[in-house]
Amino acid sequence: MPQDEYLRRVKGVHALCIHPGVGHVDQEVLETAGPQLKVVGTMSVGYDHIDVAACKAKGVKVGNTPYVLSDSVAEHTICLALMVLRRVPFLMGSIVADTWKNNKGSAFASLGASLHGKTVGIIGLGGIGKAIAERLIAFKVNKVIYNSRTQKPDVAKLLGLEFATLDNLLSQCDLVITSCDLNESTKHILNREAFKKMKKSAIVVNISRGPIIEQHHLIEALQNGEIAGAGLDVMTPEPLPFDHPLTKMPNVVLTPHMGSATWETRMAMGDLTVKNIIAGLQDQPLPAPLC
Ligand SMILES: O=CC(=O)O
Repeated sequence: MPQDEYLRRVKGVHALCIHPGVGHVDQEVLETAGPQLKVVGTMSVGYDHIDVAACKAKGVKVGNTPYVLSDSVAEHTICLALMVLRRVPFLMGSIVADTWKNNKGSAFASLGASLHGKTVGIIGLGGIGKAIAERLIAFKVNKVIYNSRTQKPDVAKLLGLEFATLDNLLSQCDLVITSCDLNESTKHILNREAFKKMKKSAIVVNISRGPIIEQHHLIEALQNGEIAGAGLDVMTPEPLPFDHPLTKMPNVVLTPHMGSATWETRMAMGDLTVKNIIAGLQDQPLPAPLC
């Protein structure tokens, strides 16, 4: 929605129901809305499109949708990792392009890499990171290492995860998954220096927010063979132009920010958003408050 139309619609509302792709809240939006605004409900776990501190300062409650989406996002994370490791889009393309027959049944055609036995690093061990770790264990990975702002000894002990510094995680892992919030400390956490610390055979999967990765540096690292591949559900910008260099790389799998996009999960997110908004309008504590 163009900004002027958004501001026009926001004026005078008591509640705002938004989604990262549609709507944001900053000082301008708060001022345009007016002092009657009571609550913002975002149908997302991420809230980098909302100035929560500014909402708090104005007494506007904010709620999001954590936990109800963790399992779906974790499923999609594993899907992306497997698609990159097993080169699914590229090899599916060989059927569509009718080049499969050129392999002449070779046992060494269509090779990818296994997930089992791999060392996997998760950056950000919130609800989604934990759900990803649970699934990785079922895939018999060698070990799961995590890095996050604060250590999570309870989850780590329960699932047998190891904490590591970011450098340590990057240098050890075959698969690096980013599932952290986007904020000043995580923006571009995977940049040129980070890619240089990774194994040449490593792949990266990002299911949090595009700017977690410095995308120009990612393209450079892929082109220079500093890492082996990437699976991205989020990118910069969104929607990504169809002719962007990333769309032309055979070792990159792109999906259109669809981690939580199952019927069941989006319905649960919708319900929780409505509950947050109704509670805010009724001056009750929100079921999933950010402030
Ligand atoms: O990106 C989606 C979300 O934050 O829920």
